[in-house]
Amino acid sequence: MNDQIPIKRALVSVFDKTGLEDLVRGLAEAGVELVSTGGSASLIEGLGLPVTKVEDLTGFPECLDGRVKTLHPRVHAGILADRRLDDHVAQLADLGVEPFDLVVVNLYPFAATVAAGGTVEEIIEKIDIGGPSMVRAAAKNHPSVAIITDGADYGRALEAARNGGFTYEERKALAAKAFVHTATYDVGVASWMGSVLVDSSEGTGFPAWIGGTYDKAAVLRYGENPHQNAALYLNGFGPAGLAQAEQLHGKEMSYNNYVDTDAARRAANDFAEPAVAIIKHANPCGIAVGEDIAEAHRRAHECDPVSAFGGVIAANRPVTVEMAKQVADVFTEVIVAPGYEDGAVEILQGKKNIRILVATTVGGSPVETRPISGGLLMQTVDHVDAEGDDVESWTLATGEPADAATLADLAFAWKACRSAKSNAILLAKDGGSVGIGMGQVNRVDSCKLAVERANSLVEGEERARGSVAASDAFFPFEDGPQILIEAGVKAIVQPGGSVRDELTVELCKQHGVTMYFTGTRHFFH
Ligand SMILES: NC(=O)c1ncn([C@@H]2O[C@H](COP(=O)(O)O)[C@@H](O)[C@H]2O)c1NC=O
Repeated sequence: MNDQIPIKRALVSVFDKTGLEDLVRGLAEAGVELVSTGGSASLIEGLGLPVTKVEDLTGFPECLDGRVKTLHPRVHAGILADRRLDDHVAQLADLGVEPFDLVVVNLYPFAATVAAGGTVEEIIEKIDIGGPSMVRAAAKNHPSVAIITDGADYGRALEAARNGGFTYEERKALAAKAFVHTATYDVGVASWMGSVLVDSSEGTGFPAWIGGTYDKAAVLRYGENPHQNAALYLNGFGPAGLAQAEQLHGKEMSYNNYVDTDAARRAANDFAEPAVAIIKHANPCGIAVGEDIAEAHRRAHECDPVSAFGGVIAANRPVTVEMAKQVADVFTEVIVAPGYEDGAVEILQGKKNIRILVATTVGGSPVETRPISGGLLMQTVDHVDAEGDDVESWTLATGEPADAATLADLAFAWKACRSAKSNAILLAKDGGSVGIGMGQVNRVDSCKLAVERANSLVEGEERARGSVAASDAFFPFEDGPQILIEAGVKAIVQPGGSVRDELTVELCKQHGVTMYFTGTRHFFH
């Protein structure tokens, strides 16, 4: 069955006139009658092409600074008549209204005006009213009309005009796309209205409604497990991040690669100095800072070379040739960095499967969400420069004030500890982790794990001895610190705040171990 509808008459009303010239020339050549609004009509006229101005069609002038142009029954009856129905066709004839076969519209740039810091008046004036009405009308009436909202589809429109029109399937697909266009637009308007124009959060910072729009970027091979299906979607609004990273080499990113790479970037980007985090299952198996990025990588890798096998590496500086050579020796799933020195990518590419990503953005949304069954949790993001993260604000709970080198290690351990899942205990020496205990359901086990990991790398080498320890939350009892002290940890930093703090403090005092309280907790679940 031929369900094409020949394109004889088109309504054109676009704010962004990119590509319009070629489109209207092509449509005119294909014998399409053009009807158009103010600026669009002027452009068409300027090309010497025949065009009917909407105001000549409606007999009503465009008015109120363009607020009313196409909002007229002569326009909307021409878009909305269902031409499968004899009655609609007869009514159009009675009313003397010609139907449209094609509607081409793009909307006022609302989001761009907000992003450019427009005034409230300017932003409100960019809320398109007539445009979405036409888009929605044409999309609803896709059995009779084709709707184009994306310049990328102009070529298809020309092809259709030359070849008997769009098919029903094509019109349906264009209609679905058009409703995404208006829905995305309205999410932008509603979000701005509810957060900037009025404070629907009533001072809490959490608006009464949140809307999100995401565009599918890829269907992934599978999800967290092979029997799960998965896809990647990109933010319609908001800052770019890992999802927009450029992949320079390697196999397709998997679901778990994305999760681990996000965790790796979060960890490495916590530091101002060159830093590398190596992640497995969203937890660090090594994290370190260094004079340069290659040194940071060496130190991070040394923490737990066994676990680093098959890990995800994030660097907060461009990867140098020296670092690339080091990484090339280890089986690595993903490496992500803000850039790569000349020659570094070529070295990394020596491994066929390593995924090499460039992600330049740091930071992101000030809030994060987590779906739960039936809803969504939203919180402000945890950040390492929270009050209490600066050593200047720490309280010496017991022991001698740490010397500069020890204090630097404590500061490193405190930041690095935040990247491990709670309960987290991180032992550090000379700006690198040496043992990490994470994800345990009690803090004693995390202490045991951190010490065991530190001391099991080389037979007889006790890396825990002389290290410093950080705990992401307070010690509820002195049993955890007891393990650390027995292992030779010389200083501990923790939030403090337990009702039994004095037991932990007393224990450290007895053993001459320095302990600082930060007053800030960094749980990570
Ligand atoms: N009010 C109306 O009747 C109306 N009809 C069409 N528009 C918009 O006017 C713009 C095109 O205007 P022009 O062709 O004058 O440059 C399009 O973005 C279209 O969405 C309108 N503008 C805003 O609502």
